[in-house]
Amino acid sequence: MRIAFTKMHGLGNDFVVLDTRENAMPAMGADTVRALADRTRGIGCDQLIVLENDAQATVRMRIYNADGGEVEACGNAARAIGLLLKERATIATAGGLIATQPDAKGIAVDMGEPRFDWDAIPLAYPMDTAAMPVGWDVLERPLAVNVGNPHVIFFVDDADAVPLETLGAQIETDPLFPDRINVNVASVADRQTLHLRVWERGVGLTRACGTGACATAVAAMRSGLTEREVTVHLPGGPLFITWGEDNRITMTGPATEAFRGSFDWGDYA
Ligand SMILES: N[C@@H](CCC[C@H](N)C(=O)O)C(=O)O
Repeated sequence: MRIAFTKMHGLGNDFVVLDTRENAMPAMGADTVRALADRTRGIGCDQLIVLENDAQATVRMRIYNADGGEVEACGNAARAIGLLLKERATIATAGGLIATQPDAKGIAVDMGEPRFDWDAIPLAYPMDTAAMPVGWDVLERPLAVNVGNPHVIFFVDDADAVPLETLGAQIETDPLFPDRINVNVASVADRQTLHLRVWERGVGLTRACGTGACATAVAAMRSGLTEREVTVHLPGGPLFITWGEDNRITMTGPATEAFRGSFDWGDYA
């Protein structure tokens, strides 16, 4: 059985997109996801995205990290699917309903409302998510925000100087985070500009993370470090984030279709 796919990315955070709305596909196990995402043996991607029909939304988006785990949200993939759908669209995800719209800067996504309660992150036990009394080596007193998926955010003088390859892996799997966590390290350049690197749960270091940019922007705004409209510079490029008076986050940025292809299901199942 041959399966068609579209390879897409948002600022270098890349996806294999499988559209099952018209052509059903066999159920996919974690081994199949890992094999497809593998950059040496498979097609290679940070996330595998499966599109399904949905009664309430234009489409349902299921998101699998490269390690095979299914997760709730992916900001860059939301823009990529917004590009595929072309018109204003709604996308149902495990993290909630989001909306996309073509925009002069690419695709704008209404990412919904952030959550700050310790058990909504979730954390293993109660604490103030605006100044968490914890630390790992040079990374201390983070904030935590759930924007559909869980994020911890550290503000540092120089995000590039942090050994995120080692600390990211350690923090992601710390027992404080029962669902594991995405680890964001950010520097504030001025009241409208952040620099961000992200260690993604289930993937590792990526060129960009849309939900990471949203969570970090909201954390900076909540701390009074920036205005409520910022540019977040990631290794793959900038994203524009606003946190409106209505408590909703909007993320705007580019998305790219790289190529289309197909694979034999039997090679990966
Ligand atoms: N790349 C994504 C986030 C993907 C999911 C994340 N790794 C998680 O486990 O929650 C983005 O652009 O938001």
